[in-house]
Parts: sequence; structure tokens; C-alpha cells
Amino acid sequence: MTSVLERLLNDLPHVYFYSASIFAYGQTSSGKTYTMLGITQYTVADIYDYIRRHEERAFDLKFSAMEIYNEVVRDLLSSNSTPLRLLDDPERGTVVEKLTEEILRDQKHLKKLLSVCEETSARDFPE
Ligand SMILES: Nc1ncnc2c1ncn2[C@@H]1O[C@H](COP(=O)(O)OP(=O)(O)OP(=O)(O)O)[C@@H](O)[C@H]1O
Repeated sequence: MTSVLERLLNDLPHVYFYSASIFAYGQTSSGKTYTMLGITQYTVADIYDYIRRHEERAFDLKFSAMEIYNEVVRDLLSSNSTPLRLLDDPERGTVVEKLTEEILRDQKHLKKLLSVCEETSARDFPE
């Protein structure tokens, strides 16, 4: 069966930039973090599988992660828990200022970044 990702990339062979966002919403301890970590790993495994089968195309994968709690945005890839500002950019739309963006080297690198997210999402939230 063809995956959604495969159909998207096959239908849009000239797309040079594609950004996907996934949001999880739910009460405390309902499984948001658990679910997001699983979805991210399966999605990226699919992406790397596609890349391996399409050597004629060049790909750059970038990864960011943030948490929104009580209307405060925090960077899950940063040890600094200072709230981040949302800006309205006329061309890019809503932008999270100074959000860390890591260029993914491989799936092992992603696994390491996800474990950083697990640690930082467990931080106490500043009052
Ligand atoms: N589908 C699942 N199967 C097994 N364990 C799960 C599942 N979903 C969540 N858990 C476990 O339940 C606990 C709470 O889950 P998790 O931390 O993902 O919740 P959360 O919604 O992110 O919580 P918070 O809002 O406090 O950040 C964790 O110990 C997690 O491992």
C-alpha cells in the first residue's frame, strides 16, 4: 500500500520545501508525549525509507519541537526554558522566534533528539 508521504512526494516532484506539523491535545497524563514520540519515529522511518529509494533527489530534513502549556511556548530542544515569542511574519505566517532547528543527520540522530525532548518536556513549568 502506498503511504500518504509517498503519494505526496510523488505527486509534487518539484516541491523543494515541505513542512509538516503535528499537534497533540489532551488532559495531563492522557498519553500525548507517548503518542507523539511513536508517531514521529514511524513518520521519520517512512521518510528515510523514501529517501533511500529516491537517490535522484536531494533531501534536507530539519527537526524542531515545542511545547505549548498555559499559552506559553517552550523549546523542547533547548536547555533554556525561557518562553518563546510568537511573531507574525508577512511571508511565513506565524513564526516561533528563536525555536531551535536541527538538521537531521540520520535516524540515530533523531532518536537522540527525541530523548532530549522527553527530558525537557518533563521539566517543571515556570509559574
Ligand atoms: N498507549 C500507551 N501505552 C502504554 N503506556 C502509555 C500509553 N500512553 C501513555 N502511557 C504512559 O502513561 C504515562 C503518561 O503519558 P504521557 O507522559 O505521554 O502523558 P502526557 O499527556 O504527555 O502528560 P502531560 O500532560 O503531563 O505532559 C507515561 O508513563 C506513559 O509511558
